[in-house]
Amino acid sequence: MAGSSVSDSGAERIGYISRVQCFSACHRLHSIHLSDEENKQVYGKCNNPNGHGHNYKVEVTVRGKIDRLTGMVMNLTDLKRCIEDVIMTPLDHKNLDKDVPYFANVVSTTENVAVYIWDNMVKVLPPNLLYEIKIHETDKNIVIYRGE
Ligand SMILES: Nc1nc2c(c(=O)[nH]1)N=C([C@H](O)[C@H](O)COP(=O)(O)OP(=O)(O)OP(=O)(O)O)CN2
Ligand SMILES: [Zn+2]
Repeated sequence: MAGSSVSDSGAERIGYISRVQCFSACHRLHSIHLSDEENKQVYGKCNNPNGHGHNYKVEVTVRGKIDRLTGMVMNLTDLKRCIEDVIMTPLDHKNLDKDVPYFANVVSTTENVAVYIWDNMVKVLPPNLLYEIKIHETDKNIVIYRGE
């Protein structure tokens, strides 16, 4: 029908939107729950006391209704502010193990970095919007966490 469009059908549309953010940090993989020997065995070169650094790339994805009036799941400018507060301020150019209290007794694997970001992102986003945290620790190592 002339003048109508798919979006007039009345069906609710669900969209996924993502924003990418890079940050740099150093860390050492070392668990306080393991002996020094076990740490060396489990984490190998990543247990070196001198630590090492990464340029992490984080993809934050939210899922929700595409608002009919605004055309948005949420304003990406608001998501950008949340990312600044949750990722950049606490993590960028930091030693994860020494500068971020959360990692004092939680080993700073990328899985746990993803959980840290998830747990803090849900506090600042509207309810039930956060869908996924994906972290590229290196070009080859990628971790996904969906709050499960
Ligand atoms: N399950 C996990 N395994 C490992 C993690 C992790 O966070 N979760 N992290 C590391 C290290 O931090 C390490 O820096 C990654 O090492 P590596 O795989 O050697 O890094 P590259 O992708 O750069 O490897 P190359 O194949 O040498 O290019 C280890 N494991
Ligand atoms: Zn590492």
